[in-house]
Amino acid sequence: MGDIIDGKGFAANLRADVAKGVDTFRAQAGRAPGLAVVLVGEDPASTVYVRSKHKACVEAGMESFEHRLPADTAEGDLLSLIGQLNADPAVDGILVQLPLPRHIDELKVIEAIDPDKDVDGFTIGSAGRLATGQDGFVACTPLGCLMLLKDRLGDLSGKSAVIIGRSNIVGKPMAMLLLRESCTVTIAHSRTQDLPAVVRGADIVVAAVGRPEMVRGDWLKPGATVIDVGINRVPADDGKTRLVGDVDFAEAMKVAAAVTPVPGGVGPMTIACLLHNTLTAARRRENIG
Ligand SMILES: Nc1nc2c(c(=O)[nH]1)N[C@@H](CN(C=O)c1ccc(C(=O)N[C@@H](CCC(=O)O)C(=O)O)cc1)CN2
Repeated sequence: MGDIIDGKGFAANLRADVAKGVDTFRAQAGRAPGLAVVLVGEDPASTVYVRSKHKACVEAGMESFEHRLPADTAEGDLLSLIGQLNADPAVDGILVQLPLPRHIDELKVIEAIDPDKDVDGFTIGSAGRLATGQDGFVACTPLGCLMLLKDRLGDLSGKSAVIIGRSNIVGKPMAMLLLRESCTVTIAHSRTQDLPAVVRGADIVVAAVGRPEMVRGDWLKPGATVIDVGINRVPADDGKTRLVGDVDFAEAMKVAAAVTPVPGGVGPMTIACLLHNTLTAARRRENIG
C-alpha cells in the first residue's frame, strides 16, 4: 500500500511560514503585503475559491482587496480596473479568478496584469521567465505540486516524469519546473498513442487532464509517485455528488509509492502558494531579501 501525500497538512505549514514572513515584512516595510482578487460573475465554485483566498490572506496577516464585478461587466471596464490595480502601491499581487464569462478575452485580461504583480504566474511574461530560468512567478498549482514532490522525493534529478495534460496553467509550467529539476519530462495529451504504456515508464506522474479517475492502477510503474491535479465532481451513491481526481485513487495506492488524494492533496496547495507568491512579490517590490 502506498502512502497518502498530505497536501492539506503541507499547505497548512506553508501558510504558517508565510504568516511569519508577513510579520517580518510588516516590521521592515511598515505595511502588510496586499493581494487584489477580481471575480467577475457568480460562478459558485469561483465564489467559494475567492472567499477562501480572502480568508487565507487575512489569516496570514495580508491585506485582501476583493473586487466583485457583475457577470455582464464590459471587457474594457475590467481592463481599466486592472490598470488601476497595477498602479496602486498597496497592491503587490493581482489575481483574476478564472474562468471569466465568455464575452471576455481571458488572454487579453491576463496580459494586462503587470508581470511584477502576476502572483498567479499566468502572463506570457511569467511563462517566458520560467522557461528561460529567470526570476518570476510560477503558477500556484504546479508550484504546489513541485513542493510536494520535493518534500517526498528530495532530489528529482534524473527521474522520469510524465505529465498528462498540456494546459498553459498546469501542464506546461509543470513541465518547465520538472525540467528545471533535471527530470526527463514527457507531456502526454489527448493525441498521445498508448498512454498507459507512456505512463508506465514514469517515476513521477502528474495527472492534470480533467477526466474523472482516468489513470488506472495498472498504468503505473510500481513505486511511482503520483500527483493528482484533477478536481471532478461526480454523482455519489446517496444521490449527491463527490469529488474525485483524474487518478483512480484506490487502484493507484496498491501500486504507487505515494499518491495525493482528492480532496486534500494538490487543491489546498494552490491557495498556500498564492500567499507564498504574494509575499515574494511584496518583498521584491520593497527590495527586501
Ligand atoms: N486565477 C485563478 N483561477 C483559478 C485557479 C488559479 O490558480 N488561479 N485555480 C482553480 C481554482 N482554485 C483556485 O483558484 C482552487 C481549486 C481548488 C482548491 C481546493 O482547495 N480544492 C479542494 C476541494 C474543494 C472542494 O471541496 O470543492 C481540494 O482539492 O482539497 C483551491 C483553489 C481554477 N481557477
